[in-house]
Amino acid sequence: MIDPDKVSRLTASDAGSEASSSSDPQRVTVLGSTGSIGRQTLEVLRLFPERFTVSALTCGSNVDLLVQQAREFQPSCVAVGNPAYVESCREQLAGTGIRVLAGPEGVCEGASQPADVVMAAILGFAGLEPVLAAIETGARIALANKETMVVAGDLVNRALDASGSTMIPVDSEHSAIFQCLAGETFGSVEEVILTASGGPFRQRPKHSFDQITKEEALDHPNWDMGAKITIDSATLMNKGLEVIEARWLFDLSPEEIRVLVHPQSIVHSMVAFSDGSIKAELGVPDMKVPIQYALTYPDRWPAPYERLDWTATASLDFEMPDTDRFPCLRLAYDALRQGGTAPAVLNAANEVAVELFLNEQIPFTLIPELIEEAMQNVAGPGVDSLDALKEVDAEARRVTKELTQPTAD
Ligand SMILES: NC(=O)C1=CN([C@@H]2O[C@H](COP(=O)(O)OP(=O)(O)OC[C@H]3O[C@@H](n4cnc5c(N)ncnc54)[C@H](OP(=O)(O)O)[C@@H]3O)[C@@H](O)[C@H]2O)C=CC1
Ligand SMILES: CC(=O)[C@@H](O)[C@H](O)COP(=O)(O)O
Ligand SMILES: [Mn+2]
Repeated sequence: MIDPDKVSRLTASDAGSEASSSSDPQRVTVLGSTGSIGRQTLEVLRLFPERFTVSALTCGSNVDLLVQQAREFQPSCVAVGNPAYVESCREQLAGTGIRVLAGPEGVCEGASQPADVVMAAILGFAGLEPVLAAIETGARIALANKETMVVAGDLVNRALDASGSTMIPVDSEHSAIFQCLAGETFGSVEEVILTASGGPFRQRPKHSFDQITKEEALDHPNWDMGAKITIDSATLMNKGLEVIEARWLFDLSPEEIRVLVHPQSIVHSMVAFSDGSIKAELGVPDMKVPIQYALTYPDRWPAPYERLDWTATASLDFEMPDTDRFPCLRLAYDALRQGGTAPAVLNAANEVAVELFLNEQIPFTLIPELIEEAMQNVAGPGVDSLDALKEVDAEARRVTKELTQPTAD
C-alpha cells in the first residue's frame, strides 16, 4: 500500500516547488542533453527564456551537438562522458568561458553544479551515479532515467531522504500516476494501472518473431524515442522496467501494479482507488508535456503543445498483455518479486542484449533468453552501496556477453 510519508519525498512542498513559483529564473541542469529527452527538455526551456537558465549540460560522445547547445544556452560548464571526445569539445568551446569537464567523474561534477532542477536523462546504468551526485546537492530531480530506480530504487530513496531532495517522475506513465495521486489520501489506493502501447509487434504471431528486423523493432507505433527504449518497448521490457520503477517511486508491492495494453497511448496510466473509482491522465503522446510538468511543478504553465482531437479519437482500446510472446514483462515481475540484486542483473543483461540486437549480432528472440539465463547465473542478495551495485552490474554484463560466445565443444 502507498505510504504517505514515503510518497512525500515526491510531493513535499520543497525548495524546488518554491523555485517554480518565485519570479527568479529556475536553474536547470540537463544530464543527457543530446538525447531524445534531453533535446525535448531544451525545446521546453526555449519556450520560456525569461524563466529558466541552464547550469550544466552533459553528453556521452556527441560533442558537436553539445557545443551547439552550449553556445545557445550558455551553461557554466558542460561534461563529456566519453574521454575520447573531450579534446574536441575543449577546442570548440575555447574562449567561451564554458568549462569542459571530462569522463564519468566530469559528468558527476556537472550533475553537482548549483541548480534548482536536474533533468536526469542519461541512458541506462550510466545515469545512476550522476543522479546520486545531483541528489546530494538537494536539487529537485526530474527523473527520466528509469534504469536508476530499477537498479537502485532503495539506495536512491535513502539518498533522497538523507538530502531532503525531491524527485518528480518524467516517464509518461509515472507522471500520469503522480498526477492522479494529487490531492488523494494515499491509503486509499487499490492499484496503479500502467498502460503499454504493446509496441510494433502487438499483433504479430509468435512463429515469425525470429524474423524480426532491427528496422521493424525501431518503428514504434506512437512515440519517437531513443533506440534503446524503443527496443525495450518492442520486447515489453520497457513496461517491465516501469513496473519496478513504480514500485520504488510509489512504494507499491508487485500485486498493486497492473499492466494493461492500450494501443493508442492516449491514456498514459491510471490509479484505482478503494471505493471503485479510477482516475486517468490523458493526452497526445508528447514527452514535452511530462517534461514541462516536472520542471514547473506544482504549477502548470500555458504551452502550445498539440491538443487531443476528440473528433479523430474514435476509440480507446484496452487488452491484457501476452507474456507468452513477450516474456520480458514476466522476467521483470520475477526480478521484482525475487528482490536483492535481481533487478540490477535484469537491467544489465537487458542493456547488453539490446545493444547486441541493435548491432545485428543476435536475433530479437534471444533478448529474453539471455536475460533469463543471466538472472539464473548472477542474481543474489541485496547490496546497499553504489560500489557493490557496480560490481553486480559488471558481472551481469560479463556473464551475458559470455552466454553469446560459442562453447569450445
Ligand atoms: N525518449 C523517451 O521518450 C523516453 C525516455 N525515457 C528514459 O530516458 C532515458 C533517456 O532516454 P533517451 O533520451 O531516449 O535516450 P537517448 O539514447 O536518446 O539519449 C541518451 C543520452 O544519454 C547520453 N549518454 C549515453 N551513455 C552515456 C554515458 N555512458 N555517459 C554519459 N552520457 C551518456 C547520450 O549522449 P550521446 O548523445 O553523446 O550518446 C544522450 O545524451 C532512458 O532511461 C529512457 O528509458 C523515459 C521515457 C520516455
Ligand atoms: C514515452 C514513454 O514514457 C515511454 O516509456 C513509452 O511508454 C513507451 O511506450 P510503450 O508503452 O510501448 O512501452
Ligand atoms: Mn514510459
